Amino acid sequence: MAANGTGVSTPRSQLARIQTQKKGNEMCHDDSGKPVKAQTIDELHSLQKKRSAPTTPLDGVQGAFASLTEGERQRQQLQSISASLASLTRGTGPKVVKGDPAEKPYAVAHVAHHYHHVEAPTISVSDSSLKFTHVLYNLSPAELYEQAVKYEKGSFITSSGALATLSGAKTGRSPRDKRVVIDDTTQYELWWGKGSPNIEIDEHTFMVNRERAVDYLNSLDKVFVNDQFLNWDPQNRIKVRIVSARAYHSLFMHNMCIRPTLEELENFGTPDFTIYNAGQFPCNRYTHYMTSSSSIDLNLARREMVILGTQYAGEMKKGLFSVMHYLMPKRQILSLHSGCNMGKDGDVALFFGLSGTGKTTLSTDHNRYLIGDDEHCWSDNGVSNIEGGCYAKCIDLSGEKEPDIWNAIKFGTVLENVVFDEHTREVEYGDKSVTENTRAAYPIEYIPNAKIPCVGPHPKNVILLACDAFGVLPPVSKLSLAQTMYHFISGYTALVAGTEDGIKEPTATFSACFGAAFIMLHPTKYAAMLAKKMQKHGATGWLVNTGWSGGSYGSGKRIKLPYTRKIIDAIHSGSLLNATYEKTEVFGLEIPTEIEGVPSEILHPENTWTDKQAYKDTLLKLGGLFKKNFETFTNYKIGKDNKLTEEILAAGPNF
Ligand SMILES: Nc1ncnc2c1ncn2[C@@H]1O[C@H](COP(=O)(O)OP(=O)(O)OP(=O)(O)O)[C@@H](O)[C@H]1O
Ligand SMILES: O=C([O-])CC(=O)C(=O)O
Ligand SMILES: [Ca+2]
Ligand SMILES: [Mn+2]
Repeated sequence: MAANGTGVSTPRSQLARIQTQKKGNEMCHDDSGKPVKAQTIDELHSLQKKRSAPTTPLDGVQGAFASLTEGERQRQQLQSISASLASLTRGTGPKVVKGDPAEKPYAVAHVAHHYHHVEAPTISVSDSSLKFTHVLYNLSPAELYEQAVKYEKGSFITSSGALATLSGAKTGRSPRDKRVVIDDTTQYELWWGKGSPNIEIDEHTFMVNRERAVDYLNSLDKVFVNDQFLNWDPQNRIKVRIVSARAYHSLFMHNMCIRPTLEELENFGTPDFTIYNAGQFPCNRYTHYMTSSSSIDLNLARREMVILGTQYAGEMKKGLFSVMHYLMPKRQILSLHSGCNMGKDGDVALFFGLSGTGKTTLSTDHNRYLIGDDEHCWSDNGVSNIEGGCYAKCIDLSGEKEPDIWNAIKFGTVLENVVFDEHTREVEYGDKSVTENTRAAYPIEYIPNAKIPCVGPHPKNVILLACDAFGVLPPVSKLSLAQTMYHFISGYTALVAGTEDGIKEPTATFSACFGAAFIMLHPTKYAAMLAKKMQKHGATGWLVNTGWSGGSYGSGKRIKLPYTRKIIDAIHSGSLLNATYEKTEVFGLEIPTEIEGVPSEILHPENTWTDKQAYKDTLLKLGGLFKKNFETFTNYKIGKDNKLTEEILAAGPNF
């Protein structure tokens, strides 16, 4: 038996007497540390939180806000938020106040009286003008975690530290509910009609929905406001404000947009674009144009977007992307639905492709610098990421296959619609119970080799990704410029289930510019810009099938990710340029006969099909679908050059 504390053995029936060391005549203490400097529990709690460092006073020469006192700056900031939240039809509304309503009572100095149109009326004041709307302004991830866990059902911390959330009834975007205001300008500027993603609404209806969203947000005790940036190109940076009702939405945008420094926030001023996200609240079916309870409305003249009836956070990111697809081409800058990375020698590659084709997966490459995974601009200075974060699909995610994405799922990351063990909080990435479109949104710096700032030189390779559910496109082919343009305009893939609401299994899809859901102008405008830039900078186009091999969806298998990576490696290194090529029938694609690390027999899809006749039939079927899809574009001239237009038309399938 081990000796007890006193070192004296005692009979079993008798407990040892506790000996306390005598220190003079002192009383017995719990411990020997210094007592806390607090008289009450509340005082103790007040010691725990240190006030954030006061924002550095600027030294007089740095812009309009330089000479403002801290109090005045706070007042102006609140006034700006108050103006964003104001009803445009009533003179009054709730008072906007900064801070969490659950915390200490607000300081009067922080109240901004609601923005008034008319002189403050003394009669007909509604109850809503008597209440306060608390603004939680650019909260930190830790604060947003607490808000989510305390107040939002379905918010949990996973074992790796990410915040698991539910996006509600919608687990993908709703392209059929995305509407754009048609006015005297947009009527001529934008692409309308068949094939266009822009479903029209009039200005009045927009205002009805805007008022509905603003009233809903003001009816809450608190709203979240994010002031952030888009576009890493400093000359073409856009200031965005996102007003939302959920900590989940605020953290999502914190991760996905570019995060301002404290100093940039001080000088933020008025946003260039504002989103009102009232996603929990439906639109009114009695409102003109409404065809469901969801509506995502874009007003370019007002520089505003209103979200009603969907909490899927991707609507915000892709809504802003649409805005960029309008603003950037006006400045001769091409906006692209693409991933982008850069090699050690500065060789940049773009990865175009529709949802689920591999932009995020393949641009996140341990051997290369990540510039961005989804939205870019190509200007005369090179490429720049529009966003400050990545949005990865995480169905079947594994640490072995995709270590960088796996490791990015940690504290600060939003994990949407995943299933986890109720006790260990370990995520089961294979579980599709909520949706197949499970997602992780993390700041780009969570990828170890992210290139910050996220800009790079002109692209050397332009990789078009298609997830071919028919299994007849080769794993890789080298494209002529005309073929690149043909496939860019076609934007073919087999949409993988879930990202767009309502689609449950892969089907052949054509989406112009690999992102028709987000473009605002006619596809040929973007195509012409791409052709010009590729020509000018000598970029090579490639078509990579990340989809099926050995048969169509159902009988064949998806091409193994390690093989696709080897193919991509050979493109980056330049070795594939020097390979021997053969030309395929129907599509006329140049395919290499050999690639290091890839079995040669899979390079020609015909070899992988046991039923050769089925292969031929399927190939012709897909060729027919391409032809039919392209009919809409045959009447358009691409760029200034008639020659290029004719070449592009000839670059499609031929049979
Ligand atoms: N051969 C392959 N190449 C690329 N991705 C593959 C391949 N096989 C399976 N996958 C899987 O396909 C998915 C590709 O999704 P990814 O997130 O990269 O799409 P995305 O193009 O970024 O789409 P979105 O625009 O919706 O974000 C991943 O889940 C990846 O693991
Ligand atoms: O927008 C989304 O929800 C996800 C995405 O990146 C896409 O669909 O292209
Ligand atoms: Ca992606
Ligand atoms: Mn995307």
